[in-house]
Amino acid sequence: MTRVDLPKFPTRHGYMSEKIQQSYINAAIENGVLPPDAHRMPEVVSLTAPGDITKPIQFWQLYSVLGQDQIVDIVRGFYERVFADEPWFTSVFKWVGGLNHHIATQASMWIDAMGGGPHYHGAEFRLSFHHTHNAMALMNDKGVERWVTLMRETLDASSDLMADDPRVRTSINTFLAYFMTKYSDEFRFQDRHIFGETNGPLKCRINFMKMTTEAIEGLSEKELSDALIERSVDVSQYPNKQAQVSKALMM
Ligand code: HEM
Repeated sequence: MTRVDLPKFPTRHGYMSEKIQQSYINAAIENGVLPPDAHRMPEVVSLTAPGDITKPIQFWQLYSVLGQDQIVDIVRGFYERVFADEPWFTSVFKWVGGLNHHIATQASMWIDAMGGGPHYHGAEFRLSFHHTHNAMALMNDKGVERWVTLMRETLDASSDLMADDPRVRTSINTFLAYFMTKYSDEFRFQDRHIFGETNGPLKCRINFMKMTTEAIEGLSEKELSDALIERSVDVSQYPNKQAQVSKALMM
């Protein structure tokens, strides 16, 4: 198993991290991306990303891997693209403030949501207020398409800021997709979170001790043999499903 030493940066909940963690987990349980007991799984609720790189990074764990400077640099790359874009798009941002203003506010929100501590006071209320009052001219299919394109280009060009850990990009995609789905409902635009692959389903460790005989029998042959192998059982000694079920019942 390949491991990395984490956290690289000290983590803390922020003004918005706990609430969006809860609502993301609820939605992910419903979609089957996280198991039903995800709210109690340390590897999910922790602000530190799993050291085992076969486990996904939840977006509130990104700060533990990236720290402040790399997050700010990714956000800077995005706003440099925004400010170099066409006037119909750029002007809406310019009206609110300059490049550095936008880098600072957006980065403070990312850091807060990603486990870096309280940086984005006002949390989701503030976010919604700004989009409703100042960004409205762009909260439609045309504006969103441009926003998403510039963000995807930024992320594609930022791999050197992602700690050589392929889970980071997938987790950022998941973070952005979460907000996009929320906004598409709120502002009624087409949900186009085409940032790339998002976190896949988290495989949970099967615990035979907590399972009924029927539940163990209900596992697929692959699930059963994988779970036995994980517990160092030599499955060649138990060549059919019934033998493996009997072994599992003894564990
Ligand atoms: C759907 C496409 C989006 C568009 C067109 C858009 C547009 C804008 C604009 C024009 C502003 C400046 C308004 C202001 O600061 O008052 C803004 C601010 C902001 N946006 Fe978005 N945005 C989009 C998606 C997102 C997403 C997905 C996130 C979160 C990941 C986000 C986070 C923010 C933040 C944190 C601010 C700063 C608000 C503040 O000053 O507190 N936006 N957005």
